[in-house]
Amino acid sequence: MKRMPTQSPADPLRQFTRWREEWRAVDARTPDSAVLATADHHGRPSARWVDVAYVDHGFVYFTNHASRKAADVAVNPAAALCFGWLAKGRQVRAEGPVTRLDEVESDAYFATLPRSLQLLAWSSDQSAEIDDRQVVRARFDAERARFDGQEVPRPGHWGGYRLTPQEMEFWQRRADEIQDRVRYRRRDDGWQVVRVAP
Ligand SMILES: Cc1cc2nc3c(=O)[nH]c(=O)nc-3n(C[C@H](O)[C@H](O)[C@H](O)COP(=O)(O)O)c2cc1C
Repeated sequence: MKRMPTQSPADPLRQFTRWREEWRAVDARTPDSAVLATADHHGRPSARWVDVAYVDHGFVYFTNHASRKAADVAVNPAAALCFGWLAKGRQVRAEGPVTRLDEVESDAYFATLPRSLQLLAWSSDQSAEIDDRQVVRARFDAERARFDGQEVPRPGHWGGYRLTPQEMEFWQRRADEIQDRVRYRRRDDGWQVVRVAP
């Protein structure tokens, strides 16, 4: 086995948190967005941005259960996330199994959303083909009227997913063009950390 790179924490989620804090010093306003790659039952890949809502023992994002990304993980419950903190010359990759959050956890997060996003979750059949944006506008207005004066409950077709990393990689641009790559692989007794050629 290769030697563990010096200065890398033993847990990649700690290293992720450290880099995310350093990124926030550059850009404190935008959410933690990452490209999520999934594949369907033929192995056909697709990728799109998502906002990573929070990070605990995995990366949690929320979406419509009828969307393409959700349909993909229903049949092929593995995915990859790629964060690009490009102004700092950094990329973080995470790969692993994806599980659906339980209803209670999805409810708790939905309750923290701005009302406009809660109403959008009710109004948009995400990834369905539509004639024009008025279709969604009209439903949005109808849902707003329906829930007037009440809390908006979470729609059953919307909820969270957690990607639990089995492998993570941290990439750092260097002035001499010999970029650093540090890879973590989950083992039964913790994480194996190796340096990888750029
Ligand atoms: C920066 C950014 C963040 C996004 N965050 C989310 C998100 O958290 N959840 C979501 O469902 N879609 C999000 N989207 C929209 C998705 O990229 C995508 O268009 C949508 O989820 C449908 O994808 P799908 O048909 O592949 O499932 C985001 C888009 C951008 C550009």
